[in-house]
Amino acid sequence: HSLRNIDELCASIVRSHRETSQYRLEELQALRWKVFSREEIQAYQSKTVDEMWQHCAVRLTDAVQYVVEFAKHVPGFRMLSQNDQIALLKTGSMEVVLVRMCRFFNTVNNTVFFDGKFAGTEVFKSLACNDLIAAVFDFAHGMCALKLTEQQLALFSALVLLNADRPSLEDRGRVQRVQRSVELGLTHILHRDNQDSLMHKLHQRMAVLRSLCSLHMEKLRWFSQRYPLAAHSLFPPLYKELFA
Ligand SMILES: CCS(=O)(=O)c1ccc(CC(=O)Nc2nc(-c3ccccc3)c(C(=O)c3ccccc3CC(C)C)s2)cc1
Repeated sequence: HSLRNIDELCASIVRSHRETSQYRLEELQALRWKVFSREEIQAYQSKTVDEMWQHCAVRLTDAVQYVVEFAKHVPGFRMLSQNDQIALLKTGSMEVVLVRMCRFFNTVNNTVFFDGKFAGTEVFKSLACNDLIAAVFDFAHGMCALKLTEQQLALFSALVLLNADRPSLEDRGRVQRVQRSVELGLTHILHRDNQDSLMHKLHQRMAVLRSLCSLHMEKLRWFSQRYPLAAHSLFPPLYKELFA
């Protein structure tokens, strides 16, 4: 890998991150004090469990679709077989949505950008999974504490996605080679920003991510057993494809 290749790799990952974020950072910053009114919170809290899960699943599927677009523009991802691309997205897309939350989380009032405004944990009460929501908010806090730049976030998102340890990969060696080039890119960016110490913290974040996602899957299984009709008919097809 000549330095030029690494620079080109970083530039293309940063570009695809920018092009596949539904909102620019400035837009999210401008909205950060737009919170839900008491009446709006009441309306969310009076939804039934399946209504709220369906509402979130639609939002999550939307966010996941943008992550799929991001993945398709990461050099090396498209060269992988279709099956390996799906295998990486099946587990990685939710993790990238969670990593991206540091863009739309306000640590001052502990709110997340959801449905056009910033929502506190009380908005999600009718999901009946306060432990998952608390864990998601905690994780967002931890990500915000790292104060990643958009470039660092782009490379970290690509690294989360291109994880050669994922289950049922056909050509693990090939994924490893792409993963190593992205790791080189991230190391290069952190070194340039004089923040080499961040690499260790980012690997710690990846360990937390895995446990958070298995909690999410566990809740999804609980929900689809409790509300089989809703889960079966309501979840948008991509959500079922990726998470079912
Ligand atoms: C990411 C690109 S962006 O332009 O920055 C952008 C673009 C668009 C948005 C708006 C948006 O989709 N916000 C969502 N918030 C949450 C959420 C919900 C509960 C708590 C915390 C955040 C969504 C989820 O569905 C979600 C996310 C992570 C884990 C779990 C879930 C839902 C589970 C609980 C069913 S979607 C925000 C930011």
